[in-house]
Order: sequence, then C-alpha cells, then structure tokens
Amino acid sequence: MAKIIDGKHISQEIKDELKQEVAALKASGRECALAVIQVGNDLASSVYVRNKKKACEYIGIRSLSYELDENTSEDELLALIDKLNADSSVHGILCQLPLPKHMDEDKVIKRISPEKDVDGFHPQNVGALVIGQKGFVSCTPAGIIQLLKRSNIQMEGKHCVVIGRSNIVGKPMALLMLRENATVTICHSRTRNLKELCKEADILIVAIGKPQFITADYVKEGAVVIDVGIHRDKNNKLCGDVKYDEVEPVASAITPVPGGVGPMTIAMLMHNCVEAMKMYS
Ligand SMILES: Nc1nc2c(c(=O)[nH]1)N[C@@H](CN(C=O)c1ccc(C(=O)N[C@@H](CCC(=O)O)C(=O)O)cc1)CN2
Repeated sequence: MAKIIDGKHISQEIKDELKQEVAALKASGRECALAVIQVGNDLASSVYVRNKKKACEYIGIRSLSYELDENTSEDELLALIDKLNADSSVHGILCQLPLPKHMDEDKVIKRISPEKDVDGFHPQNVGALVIGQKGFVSCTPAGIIQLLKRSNIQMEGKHCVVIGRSNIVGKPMALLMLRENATVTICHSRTRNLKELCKEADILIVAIGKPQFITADYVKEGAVVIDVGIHRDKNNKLCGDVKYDEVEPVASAITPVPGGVGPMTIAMLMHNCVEAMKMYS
C-alpha cells in the first residue's frame, strides 16, 4: 500500500507556521497585504480566489479583492496593476488565470512588478529560477517540493519524469527538481515513448491535463507519483490526471485529488506574500 501524501495536512502545517510569523511581524508594526484580481466569473477560478482570501484571513494577511467584469478591457486591467504596483502598502499582486480570451496573458503577467509577483510567473522571476538566483517560484511546483521534503522523500540522484511543459507547472517543476539534484526528463504531447519513459521514473510528476490518463502500466513498482491534474469525472467528482485506484497499489507514495497538490498551491502563495513583504518593504 502506498503512503498517501496528505497535501491538506502539510499545507495546514505551512499556514500555521506563516500565521505565527505574520503575528510576530504585525507586533513589530508590519502588515502584509495581497491584491487578488479576478476578471470574469469562471466557476473554478471563483473557488480558488475564495480559498486564497480565506487563507489570507487565517494567516493574518490583508487581502484586497478586485472582481472585474468579463468585458473589462486589457487597458483597464493594466491600469489597475500599475496602481497596485505603485501602492507601497500592497506587497503581492496576482491575476487569477485563465484571463478572458481578449486579454494577452503574457502582457498582463509582465506588467506586475517582479517584486510583487507572488505567483512567480514574471519572466524575471522565471529567469532567476533558471540561473539559480533568488526570486519568486511558481506556487504549484514549489508546493510539490515541499510535499516531497516534508514527506522525507529524497530527490537527489533520483530519476524524475515530469509530464507537461507549461510555464506555470512543467518547466519550473523540472528546474526545481534539478536544483534538488534529481535527474530530470520532461515529457509532453509530442513525446513518442511516453509509457517507457514514465516506467523509468523514481518520481513521476503528472501535469498532462487529461483526466485519469496515467494507468498502472505507466508506473514503476515503488515509484512516487504526484498528480497535478484537477478535473470532474462523469459523476461530477473531482479527479486527477492519474487513475488513482489502479496506480496506488503500485506506487510507494502518491498524492490524492483532491487534497494533494491543490492546497499546497495556496499555502505557497501565502509563503511568497510574506517573503515579498520581508524582502521588499
Ligand atoms: N494566478 C494564478 N492562477 C492560477 C494558478 C495559480 O497558481 N495562480 N493555478 C491554478 C488554480 N489554482 C490557483 O490559483 C488552484 C487550483 C486548485 C487548488 C485546490 O486547492 N484544489 C483542491 C480542490 C478544490 C476544489 O475544486 O474543490 C484540491 O486539489 O484539493 C488551489 C488553487 C490555475 N490558475
């Protein structure tokens, strides 16, 4: 039976550590603030934004909420970001993704000051990660590193296969695993021998975006399996990219969906906010 990597528990541990730190900072007169921007009313995004605000409240971070209409122009959004960039009482800014189709996501991300980019999406922060310098790291991959560390799973020398090459998850994930001295293979939609490569993984990180795609025959006996996917199955139940019931008996450790990687994304966002205040205010 695999060890279940409990993201809910580990994220709670991180939030509790942050709550203490924030209380101490408050006692010395420093209050941390995060601006959360949502454009439109995508249902899933509303859930994530609500959970981010709840986490802020729990930890003691002030959250400023900007709920913009679906038809807001890109210029209006950029003007709001400019205003928040200039506001020294705001330490972190995030735009919930995806943005509506008429907006250029890259342009919007680039407009957020790198010093307030607590999502770690700005090219300057991504570049810092590439060359091993300090900067904000994308929250989902940073959360996966915490899940592994806090579950005492060694990364050094292990073969880590990452499926997915998005800017938000796959690429930063591969760089972080490299930083931990793992040997890293990145697979994607054009990879020819996906199953064979996955079967070689000691640590398999799945961000393929296809519900229950990874079955037991992709997984080496005793591998650690991290599932980044989040979907609804035909019964409207949450599921990941991994066929959990089939893969769990083969793996030595596995993340569930829900309750695995997802909650860590929010915990690491909170971590980045506190770091933003400590580093730049
Ligand atoms: N600006 C950003 N946009 C998006 C990010 C991001 O990091 N920054 N990531 C995702 C969505 N996301 C955070 O924003 C996110 C996804 C999932 C979860 C989560 O806790 N999932 C739960 C299930 C929640 C539910 O649907 O009931 C779980 O897996 O247990 C948190 C955050 C895209 N956009």
